[in-house]
Amino acid sequence: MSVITMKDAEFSYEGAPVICRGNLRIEEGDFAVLVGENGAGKSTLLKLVLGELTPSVGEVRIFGTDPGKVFKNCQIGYIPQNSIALNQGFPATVEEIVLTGLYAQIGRFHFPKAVHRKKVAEMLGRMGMEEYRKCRIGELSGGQQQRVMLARALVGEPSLLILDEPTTGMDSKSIEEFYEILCSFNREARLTILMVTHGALRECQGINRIFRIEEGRVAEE
Ligand SMILES: Nc1ncnc2c1ncn2[C@@H]1O[C@H](COP(=O)(O)OP(=O)(O)OP(=O)(O)O)[C@@H](O)[C@H]1O
Repeated sequence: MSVITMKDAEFSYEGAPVICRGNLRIEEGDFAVLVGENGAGKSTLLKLVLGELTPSVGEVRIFGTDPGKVFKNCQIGYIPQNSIALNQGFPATVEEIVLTGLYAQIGRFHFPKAVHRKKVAEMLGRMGMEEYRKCRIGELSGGQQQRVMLARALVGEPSLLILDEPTTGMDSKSIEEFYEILCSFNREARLTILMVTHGALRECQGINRIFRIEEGRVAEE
């Protein structure tokens, strides 16, 4: 079964069309990127995939079902646009932030248990960030913050990871390290990835599908 299918989807903001006949099929284990000019509709397409927006025509399915339901069940890890900027001044530690990625397992009104803290420590270890566990997120560099956001997105072991321009504001070495981590999860855990990027694609060796959005249409390159 395909992980994401979008069939003849259309979407407009207050009568202004953004997606016209959006068609996309992403299979398990794909590392897919979505590129396009500023304002082409990349974030809008991701919101349709996440079930935050609903197409006026056509359909979107994740694992063959309704995207909103899948997102609520934490089968999707998501790193939204500008996540680094949103962290500045946020008074939470790295560990607290990554724990929020387990809220479905912990329960909204319960305290985390040792098993949850262990999962967080293991995931931060995979990101090379365990020693920063007790640091406030705003004290870290952009690259480190984005690795924390990745740990938060992956700690619940989702089957699909969606990222919206995750490398904005990161230096080239941090971008390389970030892509290496993504590639290892894609290869070893067969994590399916859909990423919007403006970056140079050659920096990331593991990408196997490239989709371009132009004038509301999505085409594979
Ligand atoms: N909530 C909204 N209400 C009205 N128009 C919107 C809204 N969000 C986005 N748009 C418009 O829809 C179009 C597509 O926006 P979107 O953010 O999806 O593009 P994008 O390709 O992700 O752009 P960027 O690369 O700049 O992030 C743009 O013209 C944008 O101004």
